Amino acid sequence: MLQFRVRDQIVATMSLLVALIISFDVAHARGPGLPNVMVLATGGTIAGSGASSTTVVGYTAATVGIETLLNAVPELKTVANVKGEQVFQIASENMNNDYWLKLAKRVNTLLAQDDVDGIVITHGTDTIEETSYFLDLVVKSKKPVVVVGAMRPSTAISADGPINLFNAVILAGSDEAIGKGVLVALNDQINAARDVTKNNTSTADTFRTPELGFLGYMQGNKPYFYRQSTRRHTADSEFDVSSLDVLPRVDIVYGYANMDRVPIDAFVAAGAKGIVHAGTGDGSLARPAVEPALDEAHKKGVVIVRSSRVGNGIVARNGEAKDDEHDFVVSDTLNPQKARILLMLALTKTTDTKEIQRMFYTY
Ligand SMILES: NC(=O)C[C@H](N)C(=O)O
Repeated sequence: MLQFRVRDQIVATMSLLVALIISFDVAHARGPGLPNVMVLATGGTIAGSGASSTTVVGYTAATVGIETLLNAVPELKTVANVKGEQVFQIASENMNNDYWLKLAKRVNTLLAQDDVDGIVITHGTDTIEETSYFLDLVVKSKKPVVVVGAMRPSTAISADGPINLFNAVILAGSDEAIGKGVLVALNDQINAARDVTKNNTSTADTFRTPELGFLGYMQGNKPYFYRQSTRRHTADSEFDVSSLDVLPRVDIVYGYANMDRVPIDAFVAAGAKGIVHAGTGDGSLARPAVEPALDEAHKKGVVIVRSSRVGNGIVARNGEAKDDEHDFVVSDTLNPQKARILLMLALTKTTDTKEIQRMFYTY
């Protein structure tokens, strides 16, 4: 009996210690009081301005600086200790690998600091899905990273930037967002970087995660999560760009009726190390025009990934093409622009197509 009491006491003391360690850890991760959120500005429509308040097309993106963006939302002070930094100032259609490397390195440096709990990146919406997936694969931290934009310039009636920024800061400072990978949050919805895509040229509800579904809502100054991605990302990713200054050239060839081999040959001549074929349907390849051109490119050492222009669904391995025979890789559910990013990062590690196929089924 006495033995049991001693054992119970030991168990109780141990549980208390564990609870103390956990609460110390959370307190340590978050700091007392409001979370510290860093806002990194990169441009886009959220930082755009138009000739008048009714100008919602034909405005100029990337004109407003980080201080003005933050000052437009004084409510931010009530939800986080916010600091801002202008990393660059571009419309996101001008995004390139150099900007990505610069941004990823800055994000990793900041997240390694104890005084940063989360990061918000303000970004143009045209390539937000690409930047966020790139970061999802190369950020080395479980701390929240939220990428946010707007569909109306900052000068417009009912500009969506301020509420989107407010929600993004709350999300980046929340415990709920820890370990969820890079998130894209606009229009009160939270999406996973891997699966989100821009779905409408101009409406405020343009961001969708077709079929797989978005992760949750922002409501009443709080995130509500209902699902999360099962794919590897951020702290669990094997990709590391910390010592890289360039990424391998990877291009996308779009599949369409009557296409010929001209773009494939042009990309090979330009030095592509990988080609993503955005095929019709289940990633099908036009014969006789396209398939032999991809075979020839492959023989020259170019890694070929079959993706689809459809926007939903798995590209079946050995389905519309004999991938084992051709030594092609399939993109799983990644759309062509995201398959391009994973292929670039894969090529920083290997040219082994079996290994690259594993990566496409992992991330
Ligand atoms: N809504 C936007 O942000 C579009 C703009 N072209 C950009 O991506 O920078």
